[in-house]
Amino acid sequence: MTGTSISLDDCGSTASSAPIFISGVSLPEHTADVAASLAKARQDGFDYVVTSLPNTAPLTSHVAHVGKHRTDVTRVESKWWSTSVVGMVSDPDDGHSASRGFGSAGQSLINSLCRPTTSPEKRRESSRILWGGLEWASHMNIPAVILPSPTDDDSDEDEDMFDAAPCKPTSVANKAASRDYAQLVSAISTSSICTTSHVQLWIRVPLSMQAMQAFQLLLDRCDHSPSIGCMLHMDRNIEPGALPSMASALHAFLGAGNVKAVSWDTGNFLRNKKGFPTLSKSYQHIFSMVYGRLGRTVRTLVEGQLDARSDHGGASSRLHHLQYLRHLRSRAPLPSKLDSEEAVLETPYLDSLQSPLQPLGDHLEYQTYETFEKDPVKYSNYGEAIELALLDGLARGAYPAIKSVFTSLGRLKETSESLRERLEEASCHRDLGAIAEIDVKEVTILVVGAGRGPLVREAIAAVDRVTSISLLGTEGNVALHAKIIAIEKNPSAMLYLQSLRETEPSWNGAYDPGVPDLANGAREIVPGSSRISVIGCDMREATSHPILRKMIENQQARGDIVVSELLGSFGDNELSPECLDGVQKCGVLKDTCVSIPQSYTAFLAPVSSARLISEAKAQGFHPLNHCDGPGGSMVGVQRALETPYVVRCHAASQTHDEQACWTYTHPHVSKNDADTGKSSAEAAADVHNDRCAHLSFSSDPTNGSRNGCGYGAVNGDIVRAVEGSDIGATLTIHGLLGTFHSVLYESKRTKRTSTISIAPHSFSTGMFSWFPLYFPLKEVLRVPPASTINCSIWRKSDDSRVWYEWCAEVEKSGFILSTCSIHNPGGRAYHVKK
Ligand SMILES: C[S@@+](CC[C@H](N)C(=O)[O-])C[C@H]1O[C@@H](n2cnc3c(N)ncnc32)[C@H](O)[C@@H]1O
Repeated sequence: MTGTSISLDDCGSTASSAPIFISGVSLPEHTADVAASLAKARQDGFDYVVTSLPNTAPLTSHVAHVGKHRTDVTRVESKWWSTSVVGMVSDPDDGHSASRGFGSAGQSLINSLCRPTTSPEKRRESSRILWGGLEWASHMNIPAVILPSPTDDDSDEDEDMFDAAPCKPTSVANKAASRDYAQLVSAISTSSICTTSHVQLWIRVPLSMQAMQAFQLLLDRCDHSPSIGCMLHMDRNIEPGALPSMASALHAFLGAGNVKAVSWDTGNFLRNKKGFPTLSKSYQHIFSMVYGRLGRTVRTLVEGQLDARSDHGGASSRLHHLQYLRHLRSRAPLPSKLDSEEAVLETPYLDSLQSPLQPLGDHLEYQTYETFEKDPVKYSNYGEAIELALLDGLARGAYPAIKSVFTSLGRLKETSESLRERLEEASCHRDLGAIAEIDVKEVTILVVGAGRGPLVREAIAAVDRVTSISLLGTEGNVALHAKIIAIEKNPSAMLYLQSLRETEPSWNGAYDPGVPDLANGAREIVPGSSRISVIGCDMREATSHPILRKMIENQQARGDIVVSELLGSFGDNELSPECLDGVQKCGVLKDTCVSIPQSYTAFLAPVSSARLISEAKAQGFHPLNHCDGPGGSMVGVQRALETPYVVRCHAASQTHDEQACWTYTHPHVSKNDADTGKSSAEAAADVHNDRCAHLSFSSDPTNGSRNGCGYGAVNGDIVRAVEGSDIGATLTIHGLLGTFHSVLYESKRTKRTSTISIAPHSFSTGMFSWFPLYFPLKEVLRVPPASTINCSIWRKSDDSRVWYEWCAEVEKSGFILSTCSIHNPGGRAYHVKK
C-alpha cells in the first residue's frame, strides 16, 4: 500500500483545509484482510478500516488452520497499521468475521471472562485469546481497539449482564460481572498495551440510557484512565417522543463518556424515495448535537451488514452512507461551529489544561501580549466603555476647561480620524471653513497594567471619537484633551510602551505640528488629542513615582478614569481587586473617579467531564516545579486535583446553569458616591477581599443542555429539543467550571452598557482572551435524578498569597448522599502570589 496516511490521534486533522471528518468503515467480508479492506475503503474516501484481532494461539493442528492464516500482515506496511486500522475484539467462534453482527462482536468472549458460571478452563482460554489479540494490536502499533459494550443486549439471561446502577436494580451476580469487566478493562488500560504502546480502548456504547450509565460506572471504576474512551453505537431507533429525554441524557454523556468515536450502523439507516440511505429526523438531530459538540475530535465509523441485494455504491458498497453523513456534517450550523478560523485556531487547546497566568507575580511574555491583542471583541468593548464614560463625564461637567482654541472643522479634520469619517457621512453637511471658539476640557485617564498599550490606544481613539461627537453635536464648541498615564510593572513591556511613546504620532499628539510654538515656548493643544506618560512601577506603590506624587498632591490633577484589564478566567483570580484597591489607596484617583471595569462577577457551575478529570490526574505525574519533593510542597495527584486550571473545555458538559459567587466593584465608595465622609483613598483602606459563596444547583431535567461544554453562548435550539425531557439521568460530576462577567461601564444616562463575559448566559461571542477555570473534584460525585448539588467556594488570603478552597456534595430529600473533602486548604496546593 502506498499513499498518504491519516492519523487517528486525538485532535489530529488532515493537513488539508478540508473540514475535519475522519471516517472509517468496517467491511464484514474483509475483517481479517486489511489489505483488501483498505483498498476498497480508500477508493471511496474512507480514512481507516476495522480489523478483527486474530487468535495468536500456537497451532495445535496444522490441518485445522489451513486457509485461516492472515496474509495481510505481509502485504501492508507498518505506517498503515499505525494510522489507518482500528482493531476489534471478536469472538473465536466467529472465525474471522463477526457473524452475530457488529454490535455484539467480542461479547461472548468477554462474557466467558466475566460470568461466574464459566469454567476455569474456558476462562483461561478466553483470557489467552483476548490478551493475545491485544498484544498483537500493540505489536502492530494499531491506535485503537474496539471492545464490547458494558451491557449485553443480546444476553439470553433474564437481565442484562452488566448493571446500569444506580438507575436500575440488578442482581448481585450481574453487578459482580460488571465489576469483573471493569477489572479486565482496568488491567488492559494499565498494562503496557495502553501505557507504552498507547493503544486506545474504544468501548462500544449503544445509544441507550442504560448503556451510557453503565459506561460511566465503568470509567469511574477504571479511575478515568485516559486510554479508555467510548464508541457511541447508533444502532437503534429513537421514537420522536423519546428524543427530548435522550437528548438531555446525551448532553451529559458527551462530557462524562470520553466519546472517541461514533459508529453508524447501516441497519439503522432509512431509505429515501430514490433508495439512498438517510437517517430519521431524531438521528439527524442527534448527529447535529454530537458533531456540533465533538466534531473536531470524534471519529466516525460506518459498520454493519448489508442485505445481500443492497449495493450502496462505491467499492465498499457503503459509499452512499458516507456521502450522507458528510452531507449532514456540511449542513448549517456545523461548518460555522467547526471550520471557522477561530475553531481551527482553538483545536490544539481543546481540553488541554494550563496553569492560570499570574501577571502580577510573573512577567508576561511578548508573545502572550501579542496573542491577546488579536482579540476582536475585548478591546472594542473597552473602547466603547471609555467612550460612554467620557460622554457621561462631559455631560455632568466633570472635566475642567483648560483653554479656548480658535479653529475650524476643516483644520481639525486633518488631525482627527473619527472627525474625517463622520464628516464623510452623507448626512453631515457642515461649513468646514468657519472659525469657531472651542473650549478644550482636560480629562486624566490612568491605564493601569498597560501591557504593550492596547488600552492606551483605545483611550486615545475614544477621546478622539468623543471630541468629534461633541463638535458635531448640538453644543458644538466643546472638545476633549486627555492626559493619559500608562502604568506598567513589567520592565520589558515598559520598553515597548516607551517605544510607542516615541514613535506613534497619536501617542504624542497633544500638539499640532503645523502650528508654530507660542511665544512662551509652549505649543498649541489639538482638540481631541492625547498626551501619554509612561510610568514603570507597581500600581499599588504609585506614591513612589514623582509624576504620580504630583497627582496625589494636587486634587485637580488626579485621575478621572482608571482603566485596567487585570481579569482572570474567574474574574478576580489575577488579583484585580488587590491591584485596583492599591491604586485607590495611593490617592491618585479623584473622589469622582470612574473605574473601567466597574464590576466583575465570578460564576460557578458543575461540570461533567471524564476528559478533564483524567487530564487533571495526569498533571500529578509532572510536578509543576522541579524543586518540589518531600521537603518542599506537595506533589502528585492530590496536589494536581487541588489546583484550578485554565482550559478550553470541549469534551465536557455543564450540567446546570452557572450561578454568581461574588462581585467586586470599583472604585470603593468615597464621599462623592455616598455620604461616607471618606476620601477615595480612605474608602479603599479598610477593604478586605476574602469572600465565600454557597451555591445550590437543583435538579434540572434537561441536565443544563443549553450550556453545552460550558464555554460559549447558551444554545436556544437545544432548549427546544430537550423541552419535555422528564427522566433525569444520573449525573457524574468531575469538577466545577469558573467563569466571569464584567460590566466595563454602564451609562445610566444613556442606558447603554458595555460588558465582557465568558459566562454562558452572557457570553461575548467572538472574544477569545479567556477560557474557563476548571476546579477538579478529587472524589467524583454521582448525582441521582431529583437531587441537588451543593457547592461552596472560598477566596482566602494572607500577606503574600490569595487562594481558593472549594468542595461539593450531593443532597436528596434532606439527606447528604455523598460529599468530597475541602480542596486546597490553606492554599497548600495552589495560590496566586500577591
Ligand atoms: C492581563 S495583562 C493586560 C495588559 C493590557 N492591558 C492588555 O489588555 O493587553 C495585565 C497587565 O498588568 C500588569 N500588572 C499586573 N499587576 C500590576 C501591578 N500591580 N502594577 C502594574 N502593572 C501590573 C501586568 O504586567 C500585565 O502587563
